[in-house]
Formats: sequence, C-alpha cells, structure tokens
Amino acid sequence: MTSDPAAPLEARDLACRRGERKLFGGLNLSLRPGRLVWLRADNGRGKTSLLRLLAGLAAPDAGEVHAGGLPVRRAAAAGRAPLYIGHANALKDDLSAAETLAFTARLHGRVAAADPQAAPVRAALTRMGMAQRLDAPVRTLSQGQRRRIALARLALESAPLPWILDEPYDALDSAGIAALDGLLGEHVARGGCAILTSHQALAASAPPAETLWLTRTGLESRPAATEAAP
Ligand SMILES: Nc1ncnc2c1ncn2[C@@H]1O[C@H](COP(=O)(O)OP(=O)(O)OP(=O)(O)O)[C@@H](O)[C@H]1O
Repeated sequence: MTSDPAAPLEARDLACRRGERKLFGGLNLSLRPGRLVWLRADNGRGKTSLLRLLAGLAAPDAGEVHAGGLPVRRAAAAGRAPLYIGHANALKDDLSAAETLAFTARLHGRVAAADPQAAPVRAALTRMGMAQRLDAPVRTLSQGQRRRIALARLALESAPLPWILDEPYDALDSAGIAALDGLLGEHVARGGCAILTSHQALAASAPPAETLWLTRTGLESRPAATEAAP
C-alpha cells in the first residue's frame, strides 16, 4: 500500500471475518484533518471490529491501516498512533479518579499528566465535570461518572492525532454529552480527526459529522431520507 503521510489515518481494502462470517471487505477510509465521522450500523455488524482494526489493536484479514504514513501497529513509536477509547472504560477500581487517569496517561507516555496531583489531570477531570470527585475511588462512582473519567483522557491531548471512540456517549447525561462535544469540537478545530460510534443521534452540541454506514462491502454515505439499516 502506498500510504499518504498527510493522512492521519488511512485504511485500504480492509477485510474482517469472524469465524465463518465475513463482516466486511474492500473497506476504504481516509480520515483527513478536521474530518469527523459517525460510523453507523445495526448491532453486531462489525463497528467495534472495524474500530479495533483502525486502532491497530487487531489485525485485518486483508488490507492495511496506516497512521501518519506508518503501519498503524508501528505508529506508536513515532507518536502517531490514534487514541482509542473502547466501550469498556478500562479504569482501575481501587484507584481514585485522578489516580486512574494519571495511570492511563503514564501508560501512554503523557509524562506531564503522570501524577494524580498534576494540574493537567485535575483540569481534565474538571473539564468532564468531575471536580467534586477527583479523589473518589472509581469503585464508588456511577457508570456515567466512570465514562467521564475515561473520556477525560481526551482533554489531556493537544496533538491532532486521530481519535477512535467506541460508543463514547454511553451512560453520559446531557452535561456529559456537552462536555464531550466541546472536546470534540476543539479537536476538530485544531485539525484533529475522529471516528466514533453512537446508537443515539448526535446532539446539537456535536460538531458537524459525516455519517457513514458500515456494510459488507465497505462504508457508504446515504442521504438522510434513505437512512435505513443495510
Ligand atoms: N471475539 C469474538 N469472537 C467471535 N466473534 C466475535 C468476537 N467479537 C465479536 N464477534 C462477532 O463479530 C460480529 C461483530 O461484532 P462487533 O462487536 O464488531 O459489532 P458492532 O457493530 O460493534 O455491534 P454493537 O452495535 O452491538 O456494539 C458480531 O456478530 C459478534 O458476535
């Protein structure tokens, strides 16, 4: 594959099978600076599978994914790997909100946010409306509060790397949705790009997104009037 170094995230001819079942094949996607994609399909059609391929967390049955011109699985070493937040929050129950976010930041080499007392960590959680619960153990928090902590990681990022977000709005109330939309809007405005899934329509606070449907033969945009499940 000839990759475009200017494309933060590019997939060519991707195919994915699960057991005997082909989820999709021949899938192409180029996420350019400023592009926000809402990936849609019915339950079980392969959205999470595709996002994991794009993040380099799984290998495709065919095709390639490049991030910033590098094979996605080698992009981390060059600081070009996409930022992936899955639908599981991946938090540590016994740590506090600030500690678990700092732990995640350290894991991803964000040195300035590797300490729970560090200003960026406190500011990121405050941005997600968690200012009153910075030191609360994760296990004592609600699903929505846990989702907010996982998403606070986005507030630690200033580089316009691609964001890959699987059901980021899950469990969020309207204030949480607005906080996430604010982060997405800033990201896109500074030349970032993102692909996300959501079973609910995006809120009015979300930055303009392009809707793409996942089908067996790739991604398809459809006029709003014909937006039926494939
Ligand atoms: N580890 C696995 N082993 C075998 N099959 C799997 C595995 N993970 C997912 N699948 C199957 O792959 C298909 C696609 O799953 P995936 O989670 O990608 O769909 P999805 O579109 O994200 O669904 P949802 O909207 O319900 O989140 C499903 O039929 C699922 O049963």
